[in-house]
Amino acid sequence: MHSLQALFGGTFDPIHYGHLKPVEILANQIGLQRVTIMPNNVPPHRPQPEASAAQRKAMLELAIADKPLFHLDERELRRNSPSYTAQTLQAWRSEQGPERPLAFIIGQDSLLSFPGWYQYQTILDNSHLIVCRRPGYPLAMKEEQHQQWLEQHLTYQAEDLHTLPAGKIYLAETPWFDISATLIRQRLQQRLPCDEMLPAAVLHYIQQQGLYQKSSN
Ligand SMILES: Nc1ncnc2c1ncn2[C@@H]1O[C@H](COP(=O)(O)OP(=O)(O)OP(=O)(O)O)[C@@H](O)[C@H]1O
Ligand SMILES: O=C(O)c1ccc[n+]([C@@H]2O[C@H](COP(=O)([O-])O)[C@@H](O)[C@H]2O)c1
Repeated sequence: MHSLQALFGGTFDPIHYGHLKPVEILANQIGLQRVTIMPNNVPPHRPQPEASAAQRKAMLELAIADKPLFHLDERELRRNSPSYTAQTLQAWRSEQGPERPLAFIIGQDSLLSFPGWYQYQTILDNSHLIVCRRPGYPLAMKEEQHQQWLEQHLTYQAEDLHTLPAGKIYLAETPWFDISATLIRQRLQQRLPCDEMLPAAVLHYIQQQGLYQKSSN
C-alpha cells in the first residue's frame, strides 16, 4: 500500500505556530509520517509577500530544523508565475502515479475561499483536502452550490484519506490557534512582543534581517 503524501502550501510570511501546531496535531491524529511544506512564490489571490522568497525559505528552514515531521519542497518557489494549486497538484499526480493517496492541507479560511481558486474543481481529482480549524471563520460555505459541493465530497473517516487516492474533504478536529501572519507583521511593526506566536529562531531571523518593520497592512 502507498503511504499518504500530505502537502501543506502557504505564503508563510512568516511561518508561525498557527501553521505548525495544528499540522503536528493532525499528523498524530490521522497518522501522517511526513508533511511536505510548500511555500509559494507568487500567491495567486492576495497581496504579494513582504519577505522575499529566500527569506521565507530561510524562516521555514529555521522553523522545521528540529521537526523531522516536516520537509520543504521548493517547486513553487522556483516558478515566477502564479502558484496555482491545481497546476502544482496535477504535476504531483503525474509524478506519483494514479494510486498514491495525496492530500492538500489548508486552514478553514482557505476552504471558504476555495471555490474562487483557479480550476478548483480539478483539485479534488488529484488530491484530498484536509481542513484544519481556525478561529473566526464559519464552517459553512457562503453559497448554497458550494455547500452542496462540500457535502458531496465530505468524509468523516480519516481512513479514506489513506486508502483512496483523491476526492475527499476531511474536516480535522484540530484545536484553534488564534495566530495569523498579518497579526505578527502588525505587532512587529508596533514593536509588540510575538514570542508566543512563532519559533524563537524565526523571530531572531526577522529581527536580524529587519523584516516587517514597516508593515504594508
Ligand atoms: N492559525 C491558523 N490555524 C489554522 N490554519 C492556519 C492558521 N494560519 C494559517 N493557516 C493556514 O495555513 C495556510 C497558509 O497560510 P498563510 O501562509 O497565508 O498564513 P496566514 O497567517 O493566513 O497569513 P496572512 O495573515 O498573511 O494572510 C492556509 O491554508 C491557512 O488557512
Ligand atoms: O490556486 C489558487 O488559485 C490558489 C488561491 C489561493 C491560495 N492558493 C494556495 O493555497 C495555499 C494557502 O494560501 P495562502 O494565500 O493562505 O497562503 C497556498 O499554497 C496558495 O498557493 C491557491
